[in-house]
Amino acid sequence: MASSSGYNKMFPVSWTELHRDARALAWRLADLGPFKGLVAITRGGLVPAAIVARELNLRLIDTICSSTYDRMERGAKVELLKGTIAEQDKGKGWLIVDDLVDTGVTARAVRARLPEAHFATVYAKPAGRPSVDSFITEVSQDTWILFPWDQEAVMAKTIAELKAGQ
Ligand SMILES: O=P(O)(O)OC[C@H]1O[C@H](OP(=O)(O)OP(=O)(O)O)[C@H](O)[C@@H]1O
Ligand SMILES: Nc1nc2[nH]cnc2c(=O)[nH]1
Ligand SMILES: [Mg+2]
Repeated sequence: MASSSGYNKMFPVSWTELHRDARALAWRLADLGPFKGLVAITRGGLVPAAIVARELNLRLIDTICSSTYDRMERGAKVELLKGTIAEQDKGKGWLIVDDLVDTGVTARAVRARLPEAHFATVYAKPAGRPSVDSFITEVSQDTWILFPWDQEAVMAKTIAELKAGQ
């Protein structure tokens, strides 16, 4: 099934799976600190950032506010709407957390401001991998990661309906 957005597969993630994967990321980061604080990339980075901050006992938390996608459509450019106090020292000693890296454009824009920070995401796609320092799970480039906050319960189609193209 080809899609105009270029995403042909869905990778749904439940709250439980996200919690488990963000915790696994925190374990991976635990020996890479100590970190002065954490910068969450809004909005997707907010939930994983809360989990990682709890596990690493980080209390100094700031945001860098970005907007790249509108639903599944990538915008022409990354908009950085708000910077962070971590820019004062180029991010040295800071941990950046986002939910995922896809093409890497968001990560590269943030890294340009915080070149010395450690950049961590829960999920990564191949094109974005070189732009992050740590991640947990890789998914293919044509997969859309469907987060729990973007899901709602609906009645599933039967196999018969799917086969009939309904
Ligand atoms: O590697 P890229 O191709 O740049 O894509 C990754 C970024 O896209 C999404 O954010 P988005 O701009 O959709 O905003 P959101 O976090 O508010 O969902 C996601 O949360 C990452 O921040
Ligand atoms: N939720 C979500 N946001 C994205 N932004 C860029 N790629 C993705 C993705 O696979 N899932
Ligand atoms: Mg985001």
